[in-house]
Amino acid sequence: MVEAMLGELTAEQTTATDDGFGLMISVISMQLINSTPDQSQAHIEHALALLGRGGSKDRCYVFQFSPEQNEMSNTYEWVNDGISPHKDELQNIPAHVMPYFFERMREDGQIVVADARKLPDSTGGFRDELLRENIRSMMAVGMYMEGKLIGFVGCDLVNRQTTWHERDIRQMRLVADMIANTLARHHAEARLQETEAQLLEANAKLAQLAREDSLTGLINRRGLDECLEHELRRAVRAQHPLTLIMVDVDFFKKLNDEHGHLHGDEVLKSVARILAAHFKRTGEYVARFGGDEFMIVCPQTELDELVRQAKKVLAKVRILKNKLTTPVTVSIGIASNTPKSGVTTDDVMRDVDVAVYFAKQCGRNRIEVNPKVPTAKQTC
Ligand SMILES: Nc1nc2c(ncn2[C@@H]2O[C@H](COP(=O)(O)OP(=O)(O)OP(=O)(O)O)[C@@H](O)[C@H]2O)c(=O)[nH]1
Repeated sequence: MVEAMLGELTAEQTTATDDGFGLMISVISMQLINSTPDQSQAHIEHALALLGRGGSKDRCYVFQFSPEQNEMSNTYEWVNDGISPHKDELQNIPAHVMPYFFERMREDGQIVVADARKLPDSTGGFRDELLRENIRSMMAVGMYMEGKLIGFVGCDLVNRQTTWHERDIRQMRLVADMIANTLARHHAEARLQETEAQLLEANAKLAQLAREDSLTGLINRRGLDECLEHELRRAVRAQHPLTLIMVDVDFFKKLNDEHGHLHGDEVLKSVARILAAHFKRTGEYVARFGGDEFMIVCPQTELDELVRQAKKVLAKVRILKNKLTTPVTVSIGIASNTPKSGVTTDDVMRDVDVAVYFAKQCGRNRIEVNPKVPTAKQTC
């Protein structure tokens, strides 16, 4: 509606009368205030087009400075019919090419040129650039974000000149402020999104660290509890078997006492690596249960296959390369069941604990699978 009214005004009326200019500002501000980052290109270019057509200009543009203010790039441009665009070639222009322009913009926040041919020699590269582009008259006013100069909005007249009035500069400043606010808002939104993404990443990392054993890199007891709970519920629902394997290093206290805690740590890391290499099917979890005990959760894998893998682990641990004269050994308990509704994680843990207990009782360095009678004396 407002834009339709604006369309009925002549170019002259748009900027030469307060009503015309007011209409134009309403259209520009409505679009810019509501623009999302992906609409900003189109909306800023539209604002430049209204500004340019309204004032019968040849070219209107936005330049943005680099954060250090030592370069500028043409980021948005509108050109009138028959006028060549320059945006693509005006990228990353270093300050030292046009020291006069950068200095005036920083000091005064605006540059107004009525006739480029009359600029003094001291304007150097700036004057040369205007003449190269056949720009006779130009005007630019600074854009600010939190008090800092971030660029400028400007316009050119090609091969013709004008006398700029205070009113022209005021109008240009108003548009520059609106574009600067839009850019500032999008900048703030982008920063917020970046911070949110960093926060999410940090939280994910923290959650991972909270579930990770720092010595071995395996899932820790907390992580094990979570995944066991999850797998138990799934096994009950689907009525498929759930197997737990517990691996306990034999005489680990003695190993620590005789060879030192650090060497003990190295042995734990080696055992962890062996377990991770043998139980890596989808859905299998290897965890450090605590101290010298490890637990593996295996939903659905065939028991025979798991026993085969456990035997390989026994053999691999025995030939661990370490400085001990006596080999390291582990005892392994396996408990495999299709859990009924009401079975708890404590129940399944108890079963595997019994299995490893029997493995220890029967001489260590061995595997016990589903020992039948936990309370009765086990025959090895
Ligand atoms: N090096 C090292 N030792 C640990 C760590 N956590 C627990 N331990 C030690 O592991 C040892 C476990 O000893 P026990 O539970 O008596 O078991 P064991 O000596 O292996 O005896 P069996 O299990 O009966 O063969 C204890 O001496 C703990 O101090 C660790 O992170 N690093």
